[in-house]
Amino acid sequence: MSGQGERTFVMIKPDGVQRGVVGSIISRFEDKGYKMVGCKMMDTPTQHCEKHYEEHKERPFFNKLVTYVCSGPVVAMVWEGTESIKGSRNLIGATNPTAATPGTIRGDFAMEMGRNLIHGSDSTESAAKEISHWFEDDELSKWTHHSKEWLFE
Ligand SMILES: Nc1ncnc2c1ncn2[C@@H]1O[C@H](COP(=O)(O)OP(=O)(O)OP(=O)(O)O)[C@@H](O)[C@H]1O
Repeated sequence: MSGQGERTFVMIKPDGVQRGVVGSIISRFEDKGYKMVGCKMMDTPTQHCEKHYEEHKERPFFNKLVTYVCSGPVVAMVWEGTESIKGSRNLIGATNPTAATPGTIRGDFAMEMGRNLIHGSDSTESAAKEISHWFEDDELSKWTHHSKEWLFE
């Protein structure tokens, strides 16, 4: 789905939970105007995480990445809004927090690639795949945003 109803998958990684910045991160998405349609904290089974990152399975950092993401609870979320996939990636900032622009989540809250706090889908295809990998349909809410008329033309 594109336009106003576009959905993206976002995950706060274990460092975000441990460091107590879950609320700060969620606020950035709410402030932007995106609507949270799914949210759950979970301990990620290793196989589930490996599947999520399968495109990186030949990369040298793959095992380290899976160990990191499985090292504690994550907060898995689905956010909806106008071009939310691209917009969320902009809010999140560059993969390497050192290169991430101040004002982005990684630019403001993180220093290292292997502790970069958050994941966001990078395309329509990956968003669809990741949402169905992490959420059942009945875990996604159909609520109406009360500011809808003030967020969308
Ligand atoms: N060279 C590296 N060393 C350590 N970890 C890395 C390295 N490159 C990537 N990673 C980790 O793998 C994740 C996935 O890499 P990818 O290139 O897909 O970046 P991304 O799309 O910005 O991040 P994510 O998929 O988590 O949103 C990164 O977020 C980071 O945690």
